[in-house]
Amino acid sequence: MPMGEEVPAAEEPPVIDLSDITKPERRREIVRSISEACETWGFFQITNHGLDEALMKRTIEVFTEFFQLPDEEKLSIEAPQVPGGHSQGYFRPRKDGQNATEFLYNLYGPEEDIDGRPSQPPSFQSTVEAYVEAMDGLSREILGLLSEGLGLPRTTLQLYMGSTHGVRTNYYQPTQNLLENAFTVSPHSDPGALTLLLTNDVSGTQVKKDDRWVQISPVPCSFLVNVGDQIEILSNGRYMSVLHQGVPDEVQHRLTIATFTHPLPSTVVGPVPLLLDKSHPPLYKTQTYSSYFGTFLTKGLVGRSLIEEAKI
Ligand SMILES: O=C(O)CCC(=O)C(=O)O
Ligand SMILES: [Fe+2]
Repeated sequence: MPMGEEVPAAEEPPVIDLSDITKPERRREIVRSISEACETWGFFQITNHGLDEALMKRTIEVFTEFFQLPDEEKLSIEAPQVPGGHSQGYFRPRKDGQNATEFLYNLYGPEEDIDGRPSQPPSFQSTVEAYVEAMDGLSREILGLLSEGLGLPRTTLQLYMGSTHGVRTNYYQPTQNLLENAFTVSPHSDPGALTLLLTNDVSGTQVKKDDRWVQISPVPCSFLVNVGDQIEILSNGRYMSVLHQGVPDEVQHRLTIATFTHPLPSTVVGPVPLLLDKSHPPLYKTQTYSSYFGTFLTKGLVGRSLIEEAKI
């Protein structure tokens, strides 16, 4: 390209190939691409990530089978009503605009019990447990790449995280008359640290970029990764937790499985001290994750309101 000519802006977040990541030169390239994606989009897709593809397919299948069960079966694990609505179990679609899809939300980890988890189909529990265990490893790998991108030791961001993951699975019925705000997961940033989204390859995740909604085209066998509020705070604003939303397709059902990595409730989160000096003062408050998340529980997924409040 001749010098001085403008490089056209990428239309969508980049797709980053993680193959050969153990080779130092490749790893540096991957770290650079991921770091740039986190600074400009807050989102990127990863391929050749090493997760077992058969396990990914089976996980999509067991969640799809669950959502296709009769209502009474799904409602047998309906999530109890608590302020903010973020208890565990099945959430029926709501007609009032916010989060109008049906979804499942559960915590998985060494210390979590099985209350509020589906018992149907029969292979659900063993499949999803194996999936989340594998995702724990992948999320650690990605946190290592993000740490290096910030110029920090590889384990820095991991040390802030717990080993429990939230898993939120959204099921969107197809619709041709998409009313404003209906049948969507409304615009929000993710309150945790890192989100890895597996989909059934039907597009509908939209990310806000320069005041426009950009719809992401899923690449088969990939994960869509996004930076959550806690990484924006830890990176002192270098990596962005970006507004996004989910919408249905006109013809096909959409299934999206979000695996969230977040700190333990008692972990104190603020900008990583190694990133701060006289010319880089902290831009975010330091507080426990439970104090941050408590506000989330009372307000729900409302835009970027929480992270804006955490700014100094
Ligand atoms: O379903 C989607 O495309 C996005 C879902 C999402 O952002 C979430 O569950 O946090
Ligand atoms: Fe989200």
